Amino acid sequence: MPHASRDFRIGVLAGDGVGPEVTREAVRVLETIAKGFGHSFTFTEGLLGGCAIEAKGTPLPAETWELCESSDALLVGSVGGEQWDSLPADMNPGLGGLLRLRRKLDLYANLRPGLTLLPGESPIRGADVDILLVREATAGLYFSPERDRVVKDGVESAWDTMHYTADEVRRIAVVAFELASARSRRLTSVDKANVLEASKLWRDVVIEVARDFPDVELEHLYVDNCAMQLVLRPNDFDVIVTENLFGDILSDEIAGIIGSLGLLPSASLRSDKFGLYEPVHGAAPDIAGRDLANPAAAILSAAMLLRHSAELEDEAECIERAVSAVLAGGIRTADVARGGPAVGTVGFGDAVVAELEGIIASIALS
Ligand SMILES: NC(=O)c1ccc[n+]([C@@H]2O[C@H](COP(=O)([O-])OP(=O)(O)OC[C@H]3O[C@@H](n4cnc5c(N)ncnc54)[C@H](O)[C@@H]3O)[C@@H](O)[C@H]2O)c1
Ligand SMILES: CC(C)[C@H](C(=O)O)[C@@H](O)C(=O)O
Ligand SMILES: [Mg+2]
Repeated sequence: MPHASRDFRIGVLAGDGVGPEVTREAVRVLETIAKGFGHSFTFTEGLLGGCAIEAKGTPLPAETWELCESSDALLVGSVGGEQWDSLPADMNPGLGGLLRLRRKLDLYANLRPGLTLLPGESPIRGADVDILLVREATAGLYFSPERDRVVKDGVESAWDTMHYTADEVRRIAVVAFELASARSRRLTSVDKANVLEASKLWRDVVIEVARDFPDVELEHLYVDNCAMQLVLRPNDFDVIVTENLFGDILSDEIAGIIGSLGLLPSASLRSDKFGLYEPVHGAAPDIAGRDLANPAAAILSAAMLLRHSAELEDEAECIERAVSAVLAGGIRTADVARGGPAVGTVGFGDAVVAELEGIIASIALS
């Protein structure tokens, strides 16, 4: 192999529900890469979310934090479940676990690439997309400096506030412009600047950053309109940059456009090489523990880990080719089987590993 071998420490936080099932397949795929290319990947498991609450009484135990700090990258499954979702913030798998981790690690740039992997099969006729959603992930409505729920004079009320500093908007805008500049040079900034002060600031800062990227064509859309335009003209979008909650919602919409949440990976990055990689989907309690979950999003997140944190672009592309080939060959989990025969989570992982071994063998021969 013409590649330099890499030693790489990967923290694995499989989490709850389908998290452990899909993460297991992603780890197998990374092991196949390590063996095939002569790299040494060390996998160390930690607890995050509901499983951590059960075992340690907190969704983000100190040991998990130490593991994060001593890893080169993190592979995460999914967190949450009905039994924990209404617990208060610091005991909540989402807020006190995953979101706290993203924030503590300053992983502000959440990349969610929605690529058509099943041509001609989108629920939206003619949709053939390569959309990169850039979600701001450490501020905005999710991390309100003011949030509360009170009963005063017999009236119950609750509030969250969307808060951004100009610097928080600027750094995510720069990431989005750089990515757009390297792709088709089209960027859509999504806000609600006709109503929200935080969105007015967002738009002003994006316009200011645009001056440094004259090669990028910038459009602004209000989030409600964007949600509709994505359905009407999905193929027109390239890079989208948006606020935390808007990005959460629009990324699930993009998953719908490409056919399943089980196909959408993500990377959460900051300015160094460290990153957290996870499928966009959640714990999917409706299918958990039944070998039904599609592990493609988790496997593609592992490819993103190799690309962004390990700087192993060729290896990342091998995984992406393997997943595409398996899907194109008609080996599908139930969510994308379109009524045809379906394999399980493990069966899909087996097929990707076999395809990947074939790809690696063909590279070795060439
Ligand atoms: N990143 C995360 O960890 C994350 C993301 C979203 C939701 N959640 C949590 O997950 C739990 C369930 O939330 P939800 O039902 O709103 O969202 P969800 O993403 O878990 O599931 C939504 C729908 O998509 C399907 N789905 C999800 N992943 C799939 C996969 N890999 N293969 C096939 N189908 C898949 C599910 O079966 C379900 O019908 C909640 O506790 C929520 O807080 C966690
Ligand atoms: C689990 C939840 C807190 C999380 C989010 O809202 O960020 C998820 O929906 C996601 O899209 O990663
Ligand atoms: Mg989400």
